[in-house]
Amino acid sequence: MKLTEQSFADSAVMYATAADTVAKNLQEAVRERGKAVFAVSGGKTPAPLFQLLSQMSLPWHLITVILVDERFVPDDHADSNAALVKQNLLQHEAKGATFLPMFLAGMDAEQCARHFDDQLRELGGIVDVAVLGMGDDGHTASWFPDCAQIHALIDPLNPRFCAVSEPTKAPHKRLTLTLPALLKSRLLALLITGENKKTVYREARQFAEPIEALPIRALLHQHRVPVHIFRA
Ligand SMILES: O=C(O)[C@H](O)[C@@H](O)[C@H](O)[C@H](O)COP(=O)(O)O
Repeated sequence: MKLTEQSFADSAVMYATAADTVAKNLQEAVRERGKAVFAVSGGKTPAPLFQLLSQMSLPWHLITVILVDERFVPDDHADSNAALVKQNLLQHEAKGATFLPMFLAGMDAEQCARHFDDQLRELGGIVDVAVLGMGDDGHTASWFPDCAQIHALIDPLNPRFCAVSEPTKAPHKRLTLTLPALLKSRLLALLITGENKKTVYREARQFAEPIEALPIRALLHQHRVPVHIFRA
């Protein structure tokens, strides 16, 4: 298990520490590969991190920002993760980054997933750094316990990097990276905030099974890529 974690009494300190850790790993990726792929989650938790990163002087022109997952809505929809990333991350210094959206108008969800899968392969099939959140149900990305696709989404042998997820208890059909897409990363940075999520995290970390009941387990109990948990 390649897990490290830090707990913070002050969430502002957590976000500042996470920003420094993500920035360092992105700079290392660019030094080693001449470019970096940075995958970011949506939801409410990451926005303060994005705002800090947007002000940091990184080689953004060599960094491609992608989504860990997306609701199947256009970027003018209130629930769009692409909109969240454009408004909070792709500003200031980070305006120079390349952004690849998952949702494309005129395509159905499976077509968008296949198109994005192709784009990620053209980038080398490597996500260098990913920022992940977790829901109270133990989902991360769009690996929802209640979605029909959950087994395939967290299957380390899934040949797809991007697939469709259809949660029954969360709004919108989703597009999501699969577990294999994250298993070559330099760093997976997981942000856990609030007592409910900390309780779910502790259970997911303590017991590896049943993995589909708390899909975050797919990242916490693998031994291929480092996962750093930031808790506040
Ligand atoms: O599209 C999304 O909603 C996110 O990518 C999702 O995976 C998120 O990380 C969790 O749902 C936690 O969301 P909060 O940060 O809002 O609690």
